[in-house]
Amino acid sequence: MKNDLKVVLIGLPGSGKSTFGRQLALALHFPYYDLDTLIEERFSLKIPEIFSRYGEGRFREMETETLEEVLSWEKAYVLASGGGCPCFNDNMDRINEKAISVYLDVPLEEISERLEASKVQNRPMFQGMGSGEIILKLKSLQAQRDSYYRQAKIKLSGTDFSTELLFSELIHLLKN
Ligand SMILES: Nc1ncnc2c1ncn2[C@@H]1O[C@H](COP(=O)(O)OP(=O)(O)O)[C@@H](O)[C@H]1O
Ligand SMILES: O=C(O)C1=C[C@@H](OP(=O)(O)O)[C@@H](O)[C@H](O)C1
Ligand SMILES: [Mg+2]
Repeated sequence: MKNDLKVVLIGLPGSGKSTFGRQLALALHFPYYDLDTLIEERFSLKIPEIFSRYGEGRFREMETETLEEVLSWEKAYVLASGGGCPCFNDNMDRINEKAISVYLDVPLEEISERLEASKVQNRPMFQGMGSGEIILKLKSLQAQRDSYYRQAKIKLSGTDFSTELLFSELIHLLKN
């Protein structure tokens, strides 16, 4: 395996990028990074604070700046990106130039249940929403973002993803 192989997970908020990213990194013996955590460290601010103080526009600038830096690292890793990351500032092109992008395509009903059960206050996109509003918001995000997510080099569909299945997809992709 290349010693600077980068795997970048993309998909809607709640699709499991951070959760599966950690599992995948463990299985591959690669370091794991979460783009949102790297943004929080770089700017010493929590994601909800960035949105409330400076707005989404500034957040997207910070996100692209942080993504560019991570992609410049000459090492292998697994990166869980944020749900909106590939859809702004040509980020999908940046990701595909340097990394293997993997789209986690999860049914919206499943994502909605997960978001309801987890702390939505950490997710500015869903602040103060009930289940009906969450599913509507997810549908609208999916419609806006699908054309970016579809550019991923690998797509995994379903609710639970196995590292073994991704390995075989990765090997197939690297051979061809
Ligand atoms: N395969 C799964 N099955 C059930 N719940 C999951 C699964 N993957 C993630 N979750 C839960 O869904 C929520 C969102 O997962 P997370 O990894 O934070 O998604 P993302 O980083 O894509 O926003 C978390 O509460 C997490 O525990
Ligand atoms: O979908 C989005 O626009 C966002 C998703 C979040 O990451 P997760 O996808 O990990 O929740 C985070 O980057 C920010 O709140 C914006
Ligand atoms: Mg996440």
